[in-house]
Amino acid sequence: MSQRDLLLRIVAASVTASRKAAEIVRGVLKSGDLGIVEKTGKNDLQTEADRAAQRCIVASLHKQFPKVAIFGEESLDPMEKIPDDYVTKDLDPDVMSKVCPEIYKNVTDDQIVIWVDPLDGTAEFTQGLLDHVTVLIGIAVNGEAKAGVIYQPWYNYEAGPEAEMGRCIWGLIGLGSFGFTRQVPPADKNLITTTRSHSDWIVTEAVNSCEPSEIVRVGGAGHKVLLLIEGKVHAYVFASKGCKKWDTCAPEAVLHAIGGRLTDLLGKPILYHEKVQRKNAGGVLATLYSHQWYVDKIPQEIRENFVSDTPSEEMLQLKQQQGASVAAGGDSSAASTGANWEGSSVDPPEYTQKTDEKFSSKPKI
Ligand SMILES: Nc1ncnc2c1ncn2[C@@H]1O[C@H](COP(=O)(O)O)[C@@H](O)[C@H]1OP(=O)(O)O
Ligand SMILES: [Mg+2]
Ligand SMILES: [Mg+2]
Ligand SMILES: [Mg+2]
Repeated sequence: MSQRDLLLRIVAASVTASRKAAEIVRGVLKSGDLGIVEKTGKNDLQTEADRAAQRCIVASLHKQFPKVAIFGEESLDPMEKIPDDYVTKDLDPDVMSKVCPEIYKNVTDDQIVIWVDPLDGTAEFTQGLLDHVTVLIGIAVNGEAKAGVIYQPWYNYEAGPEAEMGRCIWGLIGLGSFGFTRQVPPADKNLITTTRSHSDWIVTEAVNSCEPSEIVRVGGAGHKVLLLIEGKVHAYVFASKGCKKWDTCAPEAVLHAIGGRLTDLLGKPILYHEKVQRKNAGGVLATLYSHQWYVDKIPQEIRENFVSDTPSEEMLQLKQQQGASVAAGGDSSAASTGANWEGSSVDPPEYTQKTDEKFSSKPKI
């Protein structure tokens, strides 16, 4: 198979891996032992389902695409033995039946970064809100989210034994998104979705400033973008630095592939190259329509709390005056203290990925 299908093959492998990961997380729930661990605090949990799903996805993709950088949310022991039946190597036939858009024909391994959120909506998972949970695999090319898989393992779990459990939504910009029914949201309302478990006054103020007719508080970045693409809400507004690249890469690509946008709160692009800071320090704003209307609604006193991945013109000038080089992902505090932006573009130790070391073929940050 030619190199021109590389991106399509990664998407097809990701669809298969997400399906396997969904089986695994359903199995963990059935076992009754979630193995909950607090990471940075009680609002930041990890369960055996998160760990097992990441092992499955990262090992499956790494086996098939050993030169592609893969970053997973969870810090896992890279020396750990992965069970053989966790590794899938099949390419999803539906994805492979499509023709890869011409624009990707020259894409090479070193231009691709895969962002894996093995289980998005962990807080809701531990509380039994199962339809808030998704498995996310985002594929970035040259730092831009281009393709994504959103698998919802417990879709239909309340629809009775006849209903097929779980569904896979995937998308590739230039080709479209598949696996769901697109609907237009009600024209006479302004329904806004945001977090239910990571809220504070800025989060609430930002939503209120967008004049919602109703606020839909649910878990998961993946789940909220599903609400958008199915026309159940008009916007997803999250004025927080809590989301990371693995939360937004796949949802952004799926949304963008049908004409929507996911940016930071300032309307600036979120970047996904391997050295970018993991945190979405600019917050998250996603819409299918009227994106700029929502950007303009965010008041200045809220905007001031957020920093885009793309350095602003003023910051570039400041750095030039200081005679230092600028790396995307640097933050204003690093600039003002004269710290090295390259070094400050990674997260504090709790977010560094041991997994990166084993599965990234790239030079270490
Ligand atoms: N403060 C936070 N700490 C840790 N994870 C967060 C935080 N805020 C958001 N997230 C991640 O972003 C997702 C979307 O946020 P929310 O559900 O609050 O709307 C969460 O499900 C969680 O992903 P994950 O469950 O994969 O850790
Ligand atoms: Mg988490
Ligand atoms: Mg997440
Ligand atoms: Mg997660």
